[in-house]
Amino acid sequence: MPTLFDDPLHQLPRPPRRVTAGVVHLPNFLSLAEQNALVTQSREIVRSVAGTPLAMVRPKTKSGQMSVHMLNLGKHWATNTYRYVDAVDGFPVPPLPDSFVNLAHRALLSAGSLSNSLQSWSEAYRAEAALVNYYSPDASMGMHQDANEESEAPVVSLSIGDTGIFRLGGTLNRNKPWTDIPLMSGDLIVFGGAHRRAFHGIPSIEANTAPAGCGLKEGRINITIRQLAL
Ligand SMILES: O=C(O)CCC(=O)C(=O)O
Ligand SMILES: [Fe+2]
Repeated sequence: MPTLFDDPLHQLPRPPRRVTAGVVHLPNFLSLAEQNALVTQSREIVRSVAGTPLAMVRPKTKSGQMSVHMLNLGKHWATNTYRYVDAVDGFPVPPLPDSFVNLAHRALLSAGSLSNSLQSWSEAYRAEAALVNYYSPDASMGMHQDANEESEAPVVSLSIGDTGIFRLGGTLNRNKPWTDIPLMSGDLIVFGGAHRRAFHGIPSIEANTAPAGCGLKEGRINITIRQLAL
């Protein structure tokens, strides 16, 4: 039963919606069973690459060590050479699971019905790489652009576990104005079109909001699926 202390933000109806040009938010896109299966599958891959240069770690960047753990699938983004690579020190990057590829197509079919600029991608999209991000409840990701891909194809982004606040800014700089969208467990966001290179980040995670049965007790997993080449 709801209590006085429940946050009203989380009780508003959450219809599928076009947020702005090229950006679509589809709440509850994944069933709990699908979320659980994705977490299980990701965990298996994490185990298979543990102790190798492809292990899920908090990457070090020019501005310091990230608080988010990252696992690269399909291709690995090499932070030293700024290139997508197929292998690191002879260790091949784990392939993109078919389930991820299928989900990306399903995501674009749904998103395309709400956004003209996403519609053309439902046929043409090639899922080539995925990034699995793990946020502990105190982790965050600063405002950035996803600019490492040549392709203008949209980014398909799935959330599991604790709610994360997705902050969407403009395309010119990381400053306001921005829109904050709570991404709950099972939500899908697709960003492409005029906002493919928009600045975005995750300023915070809401601890203890992961639903029972999603596969994660605490923290948040975000899976972004991308097309790299033109
Ligand atoms: O965690 C998220 O929802 C966003 C992740 C992200 O922006 C990225 O991996 O580039
Ligand atoms: Fe990003």
